[in-house]
Amino acid sequence: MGDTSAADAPAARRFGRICVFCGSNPGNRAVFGDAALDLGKELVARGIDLVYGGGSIGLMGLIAQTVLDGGCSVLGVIPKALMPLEISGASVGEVKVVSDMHERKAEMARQADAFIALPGGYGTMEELLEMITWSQLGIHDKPGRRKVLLSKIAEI
Ligand SMILES: C/C(=C\CNc1ncnc2c1ncn2[C@@H]1O[C@H](COP(=O)(O)O)[C@@H](O)[C@H]1O)CO
Repeated sequence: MGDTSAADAPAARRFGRICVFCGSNPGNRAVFGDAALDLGKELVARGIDLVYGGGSIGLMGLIAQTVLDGGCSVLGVIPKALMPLEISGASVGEVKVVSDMHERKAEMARQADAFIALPGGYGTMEELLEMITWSQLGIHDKPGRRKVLLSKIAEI
């Protein structure tokens, strides 16, 4: 994955916007931040926009800033009550404020064509598992269920 910009993206895209779940902390190993940076650059290289939890901190902030800096659009979805906890300083990209955690996940799922989870804590695991179970129940048919790498997710 090299340095690329949205201008290099192919015209036909299978996924217009991907939802990324990841930690609200940076984690205790550089590899977690590296993964967020790499994924952000890969989305940009493919011209794929991002929907995420709306925070400016931790891995969430890192991937959002990378995608925005690369020229793709970033939509953050965050409950009002979490804004003081997860947005430090300026927000990244467009922020949609919702009323609660359930509405946040529903809106993220509505806006996304597929889901990816990066390393994270309990919140990331909860979000990922909910999307997997929604897929199992047929609430959505978006990719993510069979291509999810769970290893290392609980390490930070
Ligand atoms: C549905 C409710 C609580 C269940 N817990 C969570 N549900 C959804 N999202 C959550 C929950 N707890 C934290 N989060 C968010 O995950 C993101 C990453 O968190 P991590 O712990 O650093 O991995 C972060 O944006 C959290 O807000 C309430 O009724």
